[in-house]
Amino acid sequence: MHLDDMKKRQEYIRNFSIIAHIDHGKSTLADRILQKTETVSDREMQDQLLDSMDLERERGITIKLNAVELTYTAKDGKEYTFHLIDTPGHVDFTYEVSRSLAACEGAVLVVDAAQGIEAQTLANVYLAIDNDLEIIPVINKIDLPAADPERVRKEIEDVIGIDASEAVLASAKAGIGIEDILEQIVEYVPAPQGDLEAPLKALIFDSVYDSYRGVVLNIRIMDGIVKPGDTIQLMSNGKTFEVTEVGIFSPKAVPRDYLMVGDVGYLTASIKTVQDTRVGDTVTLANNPATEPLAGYRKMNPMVYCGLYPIDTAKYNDLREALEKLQLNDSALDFEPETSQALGFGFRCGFLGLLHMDVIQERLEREFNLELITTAPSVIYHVNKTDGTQIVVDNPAEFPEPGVIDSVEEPYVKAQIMVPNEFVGAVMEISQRKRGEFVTMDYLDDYRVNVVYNIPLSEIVFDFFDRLKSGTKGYASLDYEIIGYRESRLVKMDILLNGEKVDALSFIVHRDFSFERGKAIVEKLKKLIPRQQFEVPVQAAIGTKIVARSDIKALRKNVLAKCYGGDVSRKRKLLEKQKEGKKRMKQIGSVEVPQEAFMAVLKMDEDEPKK
Ligand SMILES: Nc1nc2c(ncn2[C@@H]2O[C@H](COP(=O)(O)OP(=O)(O)OP(=O)(O)O)[C@@H](O)[C@H]2O)c(=O)[nH]1
Repeated sequence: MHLDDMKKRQEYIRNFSIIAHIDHGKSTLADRILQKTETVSDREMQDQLLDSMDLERERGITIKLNAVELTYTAKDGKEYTFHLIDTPGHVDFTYEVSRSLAACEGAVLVVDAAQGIEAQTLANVYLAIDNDLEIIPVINKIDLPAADPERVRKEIEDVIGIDASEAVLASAKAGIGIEDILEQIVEYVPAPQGDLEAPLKALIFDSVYDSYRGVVLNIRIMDGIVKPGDTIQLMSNGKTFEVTEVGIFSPKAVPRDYLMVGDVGYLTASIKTVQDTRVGDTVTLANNPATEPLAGYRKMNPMVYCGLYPIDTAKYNDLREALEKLQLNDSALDFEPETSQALGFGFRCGFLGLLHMDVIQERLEREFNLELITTAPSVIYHVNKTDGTQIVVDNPAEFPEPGVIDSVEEPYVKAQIMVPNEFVGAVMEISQRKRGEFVTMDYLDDYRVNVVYNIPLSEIVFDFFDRLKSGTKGYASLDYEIIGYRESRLVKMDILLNGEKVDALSFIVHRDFSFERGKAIVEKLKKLIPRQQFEVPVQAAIGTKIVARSDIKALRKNVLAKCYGGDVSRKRKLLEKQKEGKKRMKQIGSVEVPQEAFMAVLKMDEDEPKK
């Protein structure tokens, strides 16, 4: 293709993402767009095509971003090339949303016509505004009986402050309004600006490891052109590689002769080691390099830590390799080796939040066939010691003894909770109980309120969102950001089984709640840990002081005894159930402890006193 033709082509490229609160219909709309542009035939069409991971499909949430190229013939008769870049919607993945937005010029903002603006609608739209994207509002699910598009239109204008007079009224499910959305993308999303003749600059916005091709980079070309045979250089480390293939996703990988400014696609260059590439890095050409790298990404720091231990100790190296592979396209995942007296060799891993933690854990088990014991998540504490030094603790087991602690600081977040006004009381009660400090409350419109609290992150990590959802019939939406560290009266609670301290069960708790939590946890553990051949005392202690105790009685009879040898199928079921339970047991000293016990601290019953 001639340079002039390429420049012409650049004018017909549109790069955009779809942003939305969870469940407002982003994936469904993406599917409709693929269908409408005949990127996939109806026969190939499976629901939620862009969500490529099994796990994602099962959970119904979007986690990893994907990019797909579509061709759309607009009403002006011209053919446009669209790159649709998928974004995750959950609060834990804000970082990935901003990654994908950096590769676009526009964002389609989907808002549910019955629900209106929710916490992640706002969080995502602000990210898009930060990235200077053109925002195209779409009011989705107008087919629902509860839809109130005019109210939502007004809400978009009042709360976000953008013009919504032309917002498309759509139903992704029923296929209404799809063409109008595509036309608005053509009209309002600017063509990419870069310079075709400048030295290559491409942003790595994702990368995956493929056992045949090595590392596959997902890139957005900001300037210049790249083709097979070129020698590329990664600007962060200067390493060079020869390009073996470039192409686009449609949604399957389709090789191309070149990728040029404005294109979003993939590149392979026999990059063998995952550590060589970094998401956010800039790719240039070795013989004609760009002088300045692109802005890249802010590194996101993990907020929650937990221990991951293979049940089979021989799998330690497999676990390390798996974590390295996952880290390739998830730089927010952090890990380092740790040893626990109770659990042996494993890793201390850092995550952006609980969902991130769950997803990684499930991927390790499913994609890498590992069986793991996970310890309860912990935030990062700053401990000021009496000798004047400060230490950073992400593992309760390493929390110093009370005698050497001067003060402890813990991370606080500013939480925005949006709810219909009849639930404001419930939200306040839950927030207060979680040591929240009221900040403000604003009416979004006549029905809905944005309640703002400062709350310790550790309380959010516990079960804040679950409580919030159940206390508001599922109506509340939550978004939060870290606002800094504050001093709190925190203590470490140790758990002793059979008189021995189990380091993996220690946790940090506010002094005012410590007795109740101690009592609740020993009761919970008593229920979770199966009876052994001997009596096992379970104790909770602060320092050397025992604050609660409960005993697991010794096993008296064989489980099968009560079947009287009669009902065979019942007997088999019971045995299977026992076997199932066995899978996730860890022998600690002389006691067998199931996985659930390590999470017990998260699942304590509603029996804390009000502060
Ligand atoms: N009635 C109706 N339901 C819709 C419409 N669009 C999507 N849905 C339904 O809403 C639910 C959520 O849709 P998704 O497309 O998975 O939502 P999402 O925003 O991609 O959700 P995440 O992937 O979790 O971020 C699904 O059950 C859809 O079938 C619509 O226009 N009308």
